[in-house]
Amino acid sequence: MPGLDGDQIRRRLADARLYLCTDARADRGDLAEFADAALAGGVDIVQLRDKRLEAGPELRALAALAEVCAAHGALLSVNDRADVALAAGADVLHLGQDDLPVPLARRVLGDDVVIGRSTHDRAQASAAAGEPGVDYFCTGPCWPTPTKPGRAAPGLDLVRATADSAPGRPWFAIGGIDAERLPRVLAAGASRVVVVRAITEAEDPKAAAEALSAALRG
Ligand SMILES: Cc1ncc(COP(=O)(O)OP(=O)(O)O)c(N)n1
Ligand SMILES: Cc1nc(C(=O)O)sc1CCOP(=O)(O)O
Ligand SMILES: [Mg+2]
Repeated sequence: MPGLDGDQIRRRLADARLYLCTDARADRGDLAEFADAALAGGVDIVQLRDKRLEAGPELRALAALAEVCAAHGALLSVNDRADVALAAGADVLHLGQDDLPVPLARRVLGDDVVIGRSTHDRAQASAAAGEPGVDYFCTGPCWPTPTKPGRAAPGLDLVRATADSAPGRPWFAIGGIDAERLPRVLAAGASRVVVVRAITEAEDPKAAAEALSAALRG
């Protein structure tokens, strides 16, 4: 089945509100079932973020995610590696400040994959808002988070500053966000969020995604 072209992916990105990063759940063996539940609850983008995986197992996990994402009309995201994103036929590649430079990733991927950037202060956010080849960016962490240990949290001040600067491309708040904290993130000016534990550690991932999605689309 042919994938989406760049215009189709960018249209879906513009509508996206809820972005989930998950590990491959190797200990539970339920990646496809888990992702299906999260997507049924309203997740728009799923990223495989599992630093323990070599490229082979990563591609197998991505193949499982690609099937459920396609069934729900959601986007599939790869973390860090342009070669893996290309091989997996992913829609999105996410790059942090210390990852592959965007022009090199574009050389590997062409224009039919969207590229996102992590930012952790105003200068990085403002650079990502104008950087050629970048389609969206994330600001965070909003709160210190065990999912990204050692990463200092700029907090909601960065969300407020980013919202005030009215960037002309989609951006997401990330880090420590759950349903209870989400109203504060929205009040600070974000309209899109990325979560990990709020869904991966939920007893009922579909209900957790539904609660976040309803607040985001409220
Ligand atoms: C959607 C999204 N936002 C931020 C990150 C973090 O990227 P990075 O800073 O490169 O850290 P790692 O995730 O690679 O540890 C992300 N992966 N996805
Ligand atoms: C992967 C990641 N990147 C961050 C950043 O600020 O760029 S914060 C983060 C972890 C977010 O996990 P949780 O929702 O479990 O707090
Ligand atoms: Mg990275």
